[in-house]
Amino acid sequence: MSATIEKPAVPAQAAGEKMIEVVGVSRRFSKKLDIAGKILAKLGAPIREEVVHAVDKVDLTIRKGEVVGLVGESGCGKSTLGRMVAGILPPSDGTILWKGKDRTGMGGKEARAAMLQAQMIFQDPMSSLNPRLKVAEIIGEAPLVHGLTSRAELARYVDEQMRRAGLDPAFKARYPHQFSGGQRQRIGIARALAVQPEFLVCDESVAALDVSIQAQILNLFMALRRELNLTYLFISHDLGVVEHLSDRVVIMYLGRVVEEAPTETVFARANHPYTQSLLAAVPRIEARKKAFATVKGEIPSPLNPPSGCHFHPRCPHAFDRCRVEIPALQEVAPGHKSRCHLNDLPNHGGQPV
Ligand SMILES: Nc1ncnc2c1ncn2[C@@H]1O[C@H](COP(=O)(O)OP(=O)(O)OP(=O)(O)O)[C@@H](O)[C@H]1O
Repeated sequence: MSATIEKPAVPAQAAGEKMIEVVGVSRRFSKKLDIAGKILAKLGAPIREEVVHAVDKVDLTIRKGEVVGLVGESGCGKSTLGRMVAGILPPSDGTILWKGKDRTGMGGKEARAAMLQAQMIFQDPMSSLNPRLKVAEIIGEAPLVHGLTSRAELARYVDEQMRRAGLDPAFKARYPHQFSGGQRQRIGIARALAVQPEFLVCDESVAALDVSIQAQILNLFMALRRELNLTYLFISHDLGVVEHLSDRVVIMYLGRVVEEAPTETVFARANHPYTQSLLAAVPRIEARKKAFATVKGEIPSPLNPPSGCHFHPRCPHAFDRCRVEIPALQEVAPGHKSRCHLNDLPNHGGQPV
């Protein structure tokens, strides 16, 4: 990212009470049969059901006011975790607490409030915006239904959300296709803000935009954080994108969290070989490029993940134990966790290898 991004004004230590607690959460998907499989099944052949372990026993706490970056390669389970955290996908196992309460046990008004307070902003605004509705209708629909504004006040309310998201209310009678990609993302943001959320899950929300537009949208997220005291889970495959706005970074690999630390720590003292290889791929970080090799090889299929440490086939430091035993996510320094057997080796001391 070459354009300037404002550093967040709220340090991690200022974060408040627990907003989201993810406790031992897993999510599995049954893989649909392809045509050959369907024919074989019809013929009565024994078919083994294939299961994707998209998210595997994840623990994660997000405090009020924090910005947590969730990073990893495509298919490692980031979106699935994000959707569960936002409350739009139930976990297969484990619990997600919203302000200390299990959302699945909530009913009526309380469930509706929790649903509105956590909003998700997607990568492709075009596919999440109804092309047949005018912008004013897209933004105004939910707050009207949920009684956050009245019909008499609606026009003013929509104008306010548009201005907050950096859109000119003069364009509210237009349709989504009449806007640029960056403006469409602003419409998605205005729609989310219109239900007065406290927590935003941004899933690759700038990935489809040009670099200069990316910086504008990231700056908007940070301005909204200050103005509305928002909490964020910011999902990206790119460590460079989360660097400037996250207080803390969580790195996922094939469904598991492999490292978690304050952002500065990840960039100064990444512990896990996978994080180190992601850093080596961030274009600007020349020193890292020399110190670490970029991640080699394809990400293995989540249908058949490697034994032991999932990363071992691609890890330049793998040894016998890595092939058979799943490493625990353990603290290597205060607030810094890593899932790597190297940390148990004498003289390793939790430092980058
Ligand atoms: N509804 C679904 N049905 C079947 N498999 C799914 C479903 N959703 C996700 N998966 C699988 O779960 C795994 C994790 O997917 P997920 O989208 O969470 O990863 P990701 O890290 O967000 O990747 P990307 O950035 O490409 O979206 C992938 O193997 C994906 O194919």
